[in-house]
Amino acid sequence: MLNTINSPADLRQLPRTQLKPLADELRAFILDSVSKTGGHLSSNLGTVELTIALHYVFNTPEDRIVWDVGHQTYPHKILTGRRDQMSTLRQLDGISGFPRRVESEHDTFGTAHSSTSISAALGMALAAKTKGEDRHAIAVIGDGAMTAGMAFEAMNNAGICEDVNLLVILNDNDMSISPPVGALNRYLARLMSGQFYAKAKNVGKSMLPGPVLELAKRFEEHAKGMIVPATMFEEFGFNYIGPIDGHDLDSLIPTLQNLKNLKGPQFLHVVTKKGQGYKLAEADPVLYHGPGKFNPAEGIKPAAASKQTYTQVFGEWLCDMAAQDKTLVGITPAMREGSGMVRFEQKFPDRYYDVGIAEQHAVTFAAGMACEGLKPVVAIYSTFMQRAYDQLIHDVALQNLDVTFALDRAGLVGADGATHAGNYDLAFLRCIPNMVVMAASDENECRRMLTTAFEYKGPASVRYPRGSGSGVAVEKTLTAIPLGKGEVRREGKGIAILAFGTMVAPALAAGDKLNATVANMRFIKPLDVELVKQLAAGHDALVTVEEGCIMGGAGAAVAEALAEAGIVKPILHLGLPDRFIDHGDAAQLLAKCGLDSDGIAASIVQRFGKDQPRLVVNNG
Ligand SMILES: Cc1ncc(C[n+]2csc(CCOP(=O)(O)OP(=O)(O)O)c2C)c(N)n1
Ligand SMILES: CC(=O)[C@@H](O)[C@H](O)COP(=O)(O)O
Ligand SMILES: [Mg+2]
Repeated sequence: MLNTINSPADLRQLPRTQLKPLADELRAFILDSVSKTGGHLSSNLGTVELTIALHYVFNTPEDRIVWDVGHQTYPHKILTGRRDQMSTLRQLDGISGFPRRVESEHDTFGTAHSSTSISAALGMALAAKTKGEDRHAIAVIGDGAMTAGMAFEAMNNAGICEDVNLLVILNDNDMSISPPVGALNRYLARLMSGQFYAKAKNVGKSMLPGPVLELAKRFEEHAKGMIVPATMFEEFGFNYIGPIDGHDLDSLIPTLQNLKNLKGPQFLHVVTKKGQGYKLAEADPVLYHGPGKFNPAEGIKPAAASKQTYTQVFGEWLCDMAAQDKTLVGITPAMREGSGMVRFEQKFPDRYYDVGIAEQHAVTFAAGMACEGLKPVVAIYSTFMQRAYDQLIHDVALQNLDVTFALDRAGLVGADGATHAGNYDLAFLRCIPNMVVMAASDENECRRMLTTAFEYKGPASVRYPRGSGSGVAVEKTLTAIPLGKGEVRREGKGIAILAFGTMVAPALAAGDKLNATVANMRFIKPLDVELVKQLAAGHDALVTVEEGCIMGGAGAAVAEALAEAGIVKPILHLGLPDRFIDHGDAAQLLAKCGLDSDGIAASIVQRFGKDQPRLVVNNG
C-alpha cells in the first residue's frame, strides 16, 4: 500500500480501516531503510501513527506542520513523496535527515536545533491571520525539546493570542536522547499517570459541601476546572487535551478532527514510545537513537575495538581530572552519551549535571558555580554553543569566570549536515575578551589542551572534531601546554603553512609535497604572535588552514597580527567557504572544500605557483 502513497492527498483517499496496515508497512519500511543508511531510528518509529493522523486530518501542505528538531520526520518524508529517496538519506547529494524548505513544500520550516517549533508555528499562524488566510499551524514538539526556554517563550506569547489557529502537539515519549531530566519531566509523568486528576479531584471533593459535591459529580467533565487545578498548559492560555495514546489511530484521528474545529491556542498531549514496534529499540532507545548501519535481524553489535574517539578522550580526561580536583563539576545540556559523560556520571554522580536541552542555562549555571569557587566543565557541541552566545559573553567572559568549554563536533560533522556543523566557533569565540581558544591537532594534544583550559583561571575552550583522529597514544598524565605557544612541526622553504587543529595532519602531508614549513599553531587566542612574525620573516608567503569559516576565523587572526606588526606578506587563507555545507561523509566534504592534503597543496600551487620559492603573487 505504501507504494501507492506519493503525497498526503493519496493518503487522504484511503478508508480509515486501511490506516493501521499502512502504519505497519511504514514502520517496517523505516526500519529497513534506516538499517541500510544509518540515521535517527527510535524517534521515527515513535511518530508513525501521529504522522499518518496529521496528514490524514489536516490539509497539508496548506496547513503547516512544524516538526521540532525534525529528527523524527522520516515517516513524514516518506508520505510526502520522498519514499524512493530514503536510500540517499544524509548522504552527499541525498535528502537531509531533517526538514528543509528547499527539499519539499511539506517541509514548512527547517529545524534540527531543538525547541523552535512553537515560535515558528505561531509566526505562521499569526501571519495567516494577518493575511486573512484560513489555515492551521501545528507544532509537534517532544518532551525533551519542551524543556528549552525557547519553547516557553513561545508558549508565553501564544497563550494570549486568543483566536489564533495554532495547535501544539506534545509528543511525550518520556525520553530525550537519554532519559529526560528536570521538573517538567516529573510533571508530565504525573499527568500521564493520571495521578494529577485523581489526586486533585479527591482533594477538591473532600473540601466541597454536600450539595456542591453532587453538582460537581453531575458536571464532573465540564466542571473540571472548578474542582481540579488546570494543567500548566491551561494556565498558559491553551486548551489542553490529553494525554492520549499516540499509537492509537482511533484516538488520534477523532481528537485531531475535533481540535481542527476549535479556535485559539490548542495543546494536545500524546503519549508515544520511542522505538515502537522494534523490540530492540523499545528496550534500548538510547542505543537506537541515531545508529549507523546495522542488521535489523541481529540488532546493533558492539563495534570491534578501534581508535579512540575524541569524545572518549574527553570522557577519560574528565574522570581523571575530577579524581584529582574535587572542585570539578561536569555539565551537559542533554548530551550525556554524545559528549562522552556516561562514565563520569557513574563515577561522580554528585558532580554531574544534565540540565536538559538548555544550553543558555547550562552556561549561566556554570557561571554561578564558578562564582562560588567550583570549576565547571561545560561539555557542549560547537553548534549548540551558538545558542548560549550571550550567556558566554555576558555571564562568563565579562566576569572573567573560570569555566572550561569542551567543544565537541567542531568543524564538519558529516551526516547531520549544515545545521550541526561546528564551523563558526573559532570566529565567534576569538573576538570575546578574556577567552582562551584552542584547537586540538590530535588526541593527545586534546587531553593536554583540556588540562591547559582547566588550569587557566578564566574562560577557555578546546575544540575537537566528531570521531577519531590518527590514533596517537594518549598519555595518562594531566599535563598542560604553555599558554599561547605554537610549534613548528616541519621545516621547509618558501611557504609556511600555519595550521590549526584538525588541519595540522593534512597540512603536514601538503608540506611534504611542497617542501613547505608547517606549524601547529594550537592557540587561536592568545595567538603565538612571535611565531607568526618568525615564520613571516623566514618565508616568502604564509598560508593559514583551519576547519572553520575563513571569515573572522584563525587565519583572520594571523592577518590581523601581521597588520598590527606592520608586516606585509603574501598570505593565503584556507578554510570553510562562506556558504552552508550540506550533509555527506565528513572526509568527502572536507575534500570538496579543498581541505585534504591534495586540496591544500593544490590551492597553494594555484595561488603561489609550483616552483618554490618563486611566488606568483597576483594581488600584491
Ligand atoms: C538546541 C539543541 N540541543 C541539543 C540537541 C540534540 N538533540 C537532538 S534530539 C534531542 C532529544 C530530543 O528529545 P525529544 O524532543 O523528546 O524528542 P524524541 O527524540 O524523544 O522524539 C537532543 C537533545 C538539539 N538538536 N538541539
Ligand atoms: C538530532 C540531534 O541533534 C542529535 O541526535 C544529533 O544528530 C546527534 O549527533 P551525533 O551523532 O554527532 O551525536
Ligand atoms: Mg522525547
